[in-house]
Amino acid sequence: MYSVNIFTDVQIRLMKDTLKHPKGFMLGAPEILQLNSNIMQTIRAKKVLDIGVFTGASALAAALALPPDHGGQVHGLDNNEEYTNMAKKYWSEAGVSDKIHLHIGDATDTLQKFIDEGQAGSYDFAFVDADKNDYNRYFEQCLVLVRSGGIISFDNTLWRGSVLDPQNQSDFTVAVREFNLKVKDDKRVNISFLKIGDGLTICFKK
Ligand SMILES: C[S@@+](CC[C@H](N)C(=O)[O-])C[C@H]1O[C@@H](n2cnc3c(N)ncnc32)[C@H](O)[C@@H]1O
Repeated sequence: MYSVNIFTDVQIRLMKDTLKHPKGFMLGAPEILQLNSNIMQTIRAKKVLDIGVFTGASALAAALALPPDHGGQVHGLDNNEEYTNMAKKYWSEAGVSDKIHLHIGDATDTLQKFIDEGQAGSYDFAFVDADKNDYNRYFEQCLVLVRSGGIISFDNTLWRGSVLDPQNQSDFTVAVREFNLKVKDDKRVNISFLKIGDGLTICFKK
C-alpha cells in the first residue's frame, strides 16, 4: 500500500486488518478510495451511496469526505452482516458512525426501496462495488437516485483484464463487459475509464 500516508490511522488499520481476512482481496484499492474521496470533496457531496460495503473502507473514506459542518450521510448497502459488523468497529473509532447508515439486503432491492420512497435525484455520489452481475441494474437505479451533475463510480471494470479476452465467457466477465459496452454509448452520462486498481469507470450524470 504505497499511498497509505494520505489515510488516517483508523483507515490504515482497517485496511491492514482486512487484508488478513480470508476475503481480504475484496478490499477497495487505496488509489480508488483516494480518488473517490477527492471527487466527493470537490463536488461537496453530502449524500452518498456505497454499494458493497464489505469491511467498510469505501464507506469510511466517503464519511470522512463529507463536509464536516453540514451533516451529510453515507448509505452503505451490503447483504453480509458478518463483513459489515467488522466495519462498524472502525467507523466508531473514526467517529463517523452517525454519518453511515447501513442497509442489509440485496442491493438492488434496497436501491428500489430508496426509489419507491421518493429519493430520486437526492444523491450526489455513488460508489458501486457489489455484485458484478447486477452492474447494469445498479447503473439504472443510480441514474434515478443520483442528481444531474452527480457522479457514479464503478469499480472492477477491467475485471483483471478478462473483459478484453473474448474467450472468457464467465458470468462476471460477461456482465462487466456488457456494462462497459453499454455505458460507453449511453447519452445520459459522460464517462471516463481509468486504468487504476482493477479498472474504474466514472459516470458523470448529465
Ligand atoms: C468487493 S466487496 C466491497 C469492497 C468495499 N467497497 C471496500 O472498499 O473495501 C463487495 C461487497 O459486495 C457485497 N455484495 C455482493 N453481492 C451483493 C448483493 N447482491 N447485494 C448487496 N451486497 C452484495 C459483498 O457482501 C461484499 O461485501
